[in-house]
Amino acid sequence: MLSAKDVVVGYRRGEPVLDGASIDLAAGEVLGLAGPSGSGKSTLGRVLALLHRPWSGRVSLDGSDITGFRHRTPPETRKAIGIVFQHPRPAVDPRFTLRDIISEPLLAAGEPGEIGALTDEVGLTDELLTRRPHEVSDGQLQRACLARALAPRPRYLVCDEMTAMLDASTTAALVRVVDRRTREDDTGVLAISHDEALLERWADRAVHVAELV
Ligand SMILES: Nc1ncnc2c1ncn2[C@@H]1O[C@H](COP(=O)(O)OP(=O)(O)OP(=O)(O)O)[C@@H](O)[C@H]1O
Repeated sequence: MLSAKDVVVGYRRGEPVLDGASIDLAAGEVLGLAGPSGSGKSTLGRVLALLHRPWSGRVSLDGSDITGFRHRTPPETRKAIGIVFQHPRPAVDPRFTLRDIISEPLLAAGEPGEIGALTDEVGLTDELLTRRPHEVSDGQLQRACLARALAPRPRYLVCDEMTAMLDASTTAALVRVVDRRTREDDTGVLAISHDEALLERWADRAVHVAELV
């Protein structure tokens, strides 16, 4: 279980964005997180992925407190939680090829970098894998970002508006990849979206960010 408990978090001194939010993401479930723009969905996703440290409250993985780790997160904990963002370009190093971008977390973990099956699944050809981010479309880059997040076989995956900028068929294709991979590994998925129709199709259950406080 990946949990946030009584999380108070914001960006500047003053009003927090979330004032005491709690959420439990179980292994194997797709939990939708809905709510209007600016309500703190991405902030909570970043807290769960240990990219943003809460002012108070705790994040735990199977009951162990992992709140304080932040940049010093042990590699096995970092590997356990993946995240895909809405906008792929700021999330990648523009100097790397797509193949290097996808392999990077495996190399960082000292694991053999076999990504062939995964890149096939997300629909990237060998030729596309040799290109750099400025030579591919946003949709192709997002496919690479999804492959990068799935490559270390995370136990939990935060999909933060992963498909918001994609067309309907690419959205369906990427959701299918997430579903297939996460079913295999019993991965828990937090699907953040303001698209209620998408959450209706994709999520096992959905919560509204206002219900978490
Ligand atoms: N880096 C930042 N610095 C300062 N304030 C921020 C930062 N990121 C987000 N915020 C503020 O925190 C609040 C919550 O933002 P957040 O992105 O978590 O909401 P959201 O529900 O994911 O919105 P959206 O659906 O538009 O992505 C907003 O008021 C936003 O302006």
